[in-house]
Amino acid sequence: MEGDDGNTKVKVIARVRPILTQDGISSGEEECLVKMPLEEPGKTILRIPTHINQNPYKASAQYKKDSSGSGLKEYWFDQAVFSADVSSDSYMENQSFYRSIGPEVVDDLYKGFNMCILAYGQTGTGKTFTMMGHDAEQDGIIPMLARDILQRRDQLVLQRINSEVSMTYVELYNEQARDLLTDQHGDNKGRVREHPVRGPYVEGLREIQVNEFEDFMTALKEGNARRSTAATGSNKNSSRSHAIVTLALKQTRFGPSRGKTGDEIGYAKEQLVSNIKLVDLAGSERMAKTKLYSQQSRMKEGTLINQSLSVLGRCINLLSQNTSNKPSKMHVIPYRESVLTYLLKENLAGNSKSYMIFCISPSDFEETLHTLNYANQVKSIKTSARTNVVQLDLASASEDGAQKDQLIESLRSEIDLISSKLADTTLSSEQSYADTLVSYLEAELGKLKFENRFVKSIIAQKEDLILELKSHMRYIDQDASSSIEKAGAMLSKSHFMHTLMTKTQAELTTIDRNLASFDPSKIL
Ligand SMILES: Nc1ncnc2c1ncn2[C@@H]1O[C@H](COP(=O)(O)OP(=O)(O)OP(=O)(O)O)[C@@H](O)[C@H]1O
Repeated sequence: MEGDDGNTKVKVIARVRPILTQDGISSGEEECLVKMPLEEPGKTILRIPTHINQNPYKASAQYKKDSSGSGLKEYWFDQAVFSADVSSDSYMENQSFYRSIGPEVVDDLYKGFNMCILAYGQTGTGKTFTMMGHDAEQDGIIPMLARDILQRRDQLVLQRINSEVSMTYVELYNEQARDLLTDQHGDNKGRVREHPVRGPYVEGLREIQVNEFEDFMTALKEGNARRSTAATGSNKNSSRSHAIVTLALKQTRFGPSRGKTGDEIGYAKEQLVSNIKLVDLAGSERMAKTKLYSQQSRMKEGTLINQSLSVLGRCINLLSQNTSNKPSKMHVIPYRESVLTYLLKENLAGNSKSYMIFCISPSDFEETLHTLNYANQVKSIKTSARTNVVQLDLASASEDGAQKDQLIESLRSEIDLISSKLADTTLSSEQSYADTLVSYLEAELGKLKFENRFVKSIIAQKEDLILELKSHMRYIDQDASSSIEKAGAMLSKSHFMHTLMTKTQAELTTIDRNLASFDPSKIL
């Protein structure tokens, strides 16, 4: 069953990095061409350098916002991330940037939406820095997101939701898909196929189950080490391929059991399947800039990177014009002209909530202008994200415990029967029936494993509660003894007061008596 249908605009984010030595200019605010005022979220201002603005040939309509010749071009995006100057109030490092989008992305993924975060930009503008992070200095969006996804998985156990996370990692290099999670590349691997429901995918990729965050980081680092990189004129560690990390999430919601304690798992009610694609594109290249003329193979790479990015550009251009609801007025989108666009087809216009981060340079006017104009086009692209929920009928049909056991028993004997038959025959219908039964039993096994985790979580929760109660008791104990001490002190104080008052009373009585017997005439 599908739910929550609706059109969603692609979220467009611009991010500017600091001036670096390879930019060949001294750092300083006057050199940074990009401003993102803190008080106007989403606004990005690009200053047109004086030598271009005052040149009548170059200062064409393309560069100027209007005829006022203000020398500034203004853009509005969903978010503008200023990372050019650490001393600025609007400065954002990776972590604060992640916090501004990450929780919403994790929420949507767990609601069952397919998601995509894609980093685009000229070479050396910070796409890998943003997506993967930089050494131990700053984590990137991908590790931070994976950590949060796994944390949410653990929190949902007590709500009887079993979440399984798996990962694939592929690079598109010279228009070929290559598995980054394995060194072996067989003949049938790397081909792109189209699944009727899930859309295009790369065939034969190694998919690993992610149980712990450390598993994920190990796989990511191994994949990154296999990724094609090279030193170019603009970036000494330039990514020469497009990299796509996909995290697939399968959530199974279990009903409550009819057991006595209520701490058992009932049957699986529904399943939600979603995934998130995290894309670190290769840089948009300009041969002169990357200084690769002398390297034949690098030039070929550059041409193919350009080719896939230019198909991406064409798709985005046509999608941004497809605002009409009439199919006759819709442009045909050339997704299949490149592996990149074919794989991202759903994320560009179909069943996905997508974020595009446009990384820009603070000093390269022409390239930054090009990227910002491109980002501006993406603002009008809409996708039609929907959640995919599957009701599990077989499970709900057998709520009763005895019925359940009977069913499993009869399925087991059927499997035995079919397995023995399969030894003699290759009838495909029986084979597929057996497959169904095997997947059912696999689901049962999955359920048992989850039951184990659920009970462990309940125990852990109760242990936490016991610890909390114990520490509360200790506090009450301490509080009580200090109150007793105080009361004791009060008592001895009141005893003293009482003695004092009795004494005073006695003295007053004596004074009274003396006064009564006092005869002033006797003094005179
Ligand atoms: N926000 C930032 N803060 C500090 N340094 C940054 C930032 N963004 C990028 N850098 C630095 O800029 C350089 C280029 O960054 P990165 O490799 O991420 O660029 P890229 O866009 O992925 O390049 P390519 O397309 O060539 O792979 C690196 O040295 C990186 O550390």
